[in-house]
Amino acid sequence: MKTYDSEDRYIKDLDDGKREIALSTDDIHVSYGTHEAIHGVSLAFERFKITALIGASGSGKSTYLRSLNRMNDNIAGTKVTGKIMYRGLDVNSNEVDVYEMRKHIGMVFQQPNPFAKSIYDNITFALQRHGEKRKDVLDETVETTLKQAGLWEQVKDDLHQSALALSGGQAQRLCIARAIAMKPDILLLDEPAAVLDPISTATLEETLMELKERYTIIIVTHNMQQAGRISDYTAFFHLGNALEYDETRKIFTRPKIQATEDYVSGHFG
Ligand SMILES: Nc1ncnc2c1ncn2[C@@H]1O[C@H](COP(=O)(O)OP(=O)(O)OP(=O)(O)O)[C@@H](O)[C@H]1O
Repeated sequence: MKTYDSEDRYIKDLDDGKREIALSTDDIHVSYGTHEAIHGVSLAFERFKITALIGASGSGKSTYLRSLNRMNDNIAGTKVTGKIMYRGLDVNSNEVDVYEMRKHIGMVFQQPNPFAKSIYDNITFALQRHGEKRKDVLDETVETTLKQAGLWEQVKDDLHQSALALSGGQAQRLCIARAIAMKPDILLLDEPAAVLDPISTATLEETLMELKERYTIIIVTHNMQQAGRISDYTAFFHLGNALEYDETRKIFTRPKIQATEDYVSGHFG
């Protein structure tokens, strides 16, 4: 593999007072045991925009994404240092109630993972656990979130059927509906279209474009066309560093770093 100088980087400073920042990280390092996978990543994410994280396999995109709502806490031996600022709070501090924080910073995974429950119960499960019992509120949440996720028309007559009977694309949109039922500010998506066919992927992309009116979205994708189509900003990861971060159209037309240019043009490695 060609080597690139990790000191050679361009990170656009979005936190310059001109934009509303939903979330930012300052010098994030993540280690699995003695192996450091992320070497100090500082990025700011603009509110109501889609930011794509791109880079070769193993470059650290998922590790970084998972740190944003402390999902790495679930992996034994993982250490995360640095600040993750959300509404003036450091998400990475010990004082944060992780369960509460994840209501604001939700996540959708690569593999759709509906619970073995009805469509209705998948969406209302967490709300009910948080004490919501009013049937009208639960019904309304189911309808609104399924509409926002672009699934309502297909399932409105089957709400009490098992979610396990849904297709992969439908199940992934159900997982998005389930994530937004908690009314998060930020949605983290880890390659949500990886197991979907092209038609389901196109539908999912339309859904994300609509969702960004209400949510700040950070998405890991291997699909360059997808990053180009849906994202406003793109961060290019290489060997655990964010080497370039800029508006997507600049990353794809006039990248400032050679590694980015090689990656987006398919001449990488
Ligand atoms: N649970 C884990 N335990 C130990 N090492 C891990 C773990 N998850 C990831 N890593 C290591 O961290 C580094 C970054 O991996 P990560 O999955 O974040 O990269 P990625 O860019 O998301 O890759 P991909 O595109 O293949 O998903 C790799 O060296 C990987 O082997």
